[in-house]
Amino acid sequence: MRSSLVSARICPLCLFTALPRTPPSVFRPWASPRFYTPSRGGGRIGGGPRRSSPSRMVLSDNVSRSPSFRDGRGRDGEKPRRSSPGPFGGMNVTSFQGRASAAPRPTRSRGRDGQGDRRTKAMKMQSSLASVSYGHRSRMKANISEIDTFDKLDLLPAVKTAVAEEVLKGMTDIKPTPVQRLAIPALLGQEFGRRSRTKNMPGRQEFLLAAETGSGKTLAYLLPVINALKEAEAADPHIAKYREYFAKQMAAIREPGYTGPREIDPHPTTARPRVVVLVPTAELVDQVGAVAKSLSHSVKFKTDLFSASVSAKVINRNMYSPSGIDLIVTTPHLLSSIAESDPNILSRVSHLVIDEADSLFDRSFTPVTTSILDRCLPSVKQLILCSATIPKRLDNFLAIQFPDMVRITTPNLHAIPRRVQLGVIDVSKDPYRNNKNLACADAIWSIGKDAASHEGAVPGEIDIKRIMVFVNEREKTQEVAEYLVSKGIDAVALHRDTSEERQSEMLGSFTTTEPMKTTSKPTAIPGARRTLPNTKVIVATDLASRGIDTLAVRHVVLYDVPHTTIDFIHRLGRAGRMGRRGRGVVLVGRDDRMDIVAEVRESMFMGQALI
Ligand SMILES: Nc1ncnc2c1ncn2[C@@H]1O[C@H](COP(=O)(O)OP(=O)(O)OP(=O)(O)O)[C@@H](O)[C@H]1O
Repeated sequence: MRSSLVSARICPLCLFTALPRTPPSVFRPWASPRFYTPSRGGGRIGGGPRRSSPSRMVLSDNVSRSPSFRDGRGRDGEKPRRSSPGPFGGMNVTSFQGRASAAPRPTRSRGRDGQGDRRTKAMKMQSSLASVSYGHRSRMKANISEIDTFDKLDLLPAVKTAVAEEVLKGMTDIKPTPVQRLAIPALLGQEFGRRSRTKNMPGRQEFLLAAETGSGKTLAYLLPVINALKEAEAADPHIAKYREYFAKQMAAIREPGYTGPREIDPHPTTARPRVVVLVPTAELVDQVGAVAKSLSHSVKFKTDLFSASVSAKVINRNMYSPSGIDLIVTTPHLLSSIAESDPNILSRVSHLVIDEADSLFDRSFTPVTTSILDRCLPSVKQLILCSATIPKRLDNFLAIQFPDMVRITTPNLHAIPRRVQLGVIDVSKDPYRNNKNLACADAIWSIGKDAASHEGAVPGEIDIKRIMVFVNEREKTQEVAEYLVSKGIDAVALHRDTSEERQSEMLGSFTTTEPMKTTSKPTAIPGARRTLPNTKVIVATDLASRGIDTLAVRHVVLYDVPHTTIDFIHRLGRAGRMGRRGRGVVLVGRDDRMDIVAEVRESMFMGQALI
């Protein structure tokens, strides 16, 4: 079976071989719905759901629908509208929805041989996914097309200026991305599809933003949140009073001969931030923090980034700075330890954002994330969860804990864009004979050599390619990076033991949009017989690189077959960001699941959502 699926050993210069497109109807333990089943009744958030068995992450099929719609009735008890196949009917469809007698009609997206139907059946056997209705997709599409400039959004002028002059500086013809067109109006309380305005909704508002990797989710939540922060600040009598006091006190201190007290009372927001953004890693703290900081230049608010690389002394000083603090970006563990020493720190949070929500609600993070949630919820006005993938486990958790959450999903959620291609290398065959390290080095050399053949505009100058290699286990990152270095490739492992300086230098070169050039004369790597001059490689697990905005990356090597489609989406999502093209290469060894790879390729080819 395997030999019929893997077309041939791949020529290293032509990595992207075609696989037969017939997905095998096989048992897929990796996709079985072993997510935990939350107990009904919930109670306290941190204490609610119980897990039945060790869970493998499984993508949710029902993300766009609030739980109140799932029992067959709408929010107001009305019967749901019947979904129709429509132009997006082929997307995300995992169960047969037509009449049994209907003959399969060949369409362009399904293929002339009716393979769409075969695929639908195979998926039905393997998964419990239901469709995102055509009605929902077309409603989302309609909303997307209405707002084609940032000017049409109900944002403060300073916020719009900051977008154009700071965050997206240098870009021409700036347009909000689909998720921004959907989420910003909703979070601002503007009209949102068939829903009434969210602005006047009583109590706390809860939102889930689910959109593809590299689609601009950070600005989709940051802009409305900062807008709300500034509006609340303008309406806050304590802040107005403090400003008056501060101006008076400063004027008095500057008077010649002033002998009174020189201390200034702390700002009302000192040690009481209004906005908290939680992200899973220190790298993301820096990345999201940098966007917030660039907005703060024009919009004028106080933002701080707290991660393990910031000393406790600095965190303490910034948090208790007399000039106040408005927004913090941090990891849950760090914030939780800060809140242990001063529980009131989270007492005035009005906006809580949980970015990369699927990671922050997975096993390792859930207790600490929910403990922060518990502390913040009494004061929170908007809770915003954000992710490119919604596992069923998270979906169930949210359905129970936040049944009224507004779910904003883009039409292509869970689909890997067609502009990203996936090639396969069968490592079990000659010349690799299951030597993945060698196959990986070969793949990188061929990408590098291919690039070197297209020299830059200046003679003798070539573009530097930036490639990400993903492994499943953290321990493997160092081994693979060392092997690649021994083969003359400039590679670094992204894990906690790599020097911070080296990590940030490498990450910096992967996240910049600036083209990097080098001369074709390589710098020799000690111990390597030959050196690849124009390539930089990061070896990582996807947790280490979750959400990292690797705009410069066009090539991703999947050293290990990812355990889940969620990992496929995040790993391939490091390439092809913001409309760019990308290429992935997956190394498939003797013990790997070729059928999984074939199905992912099939879904990518069809433009369908993964399951
Ligand atoms: N409207 C826009 N026009 C052009 N570029 C944009 C726009 N909005 C955001 N970007 C850029 O797109 C890139 C990706 O954005 P961002 O990191 O927010 O993606 P994301 O959806 O959070 O991805 P991931 O799910 O992988 O974390 C960033 O470099 C950002 O500056």
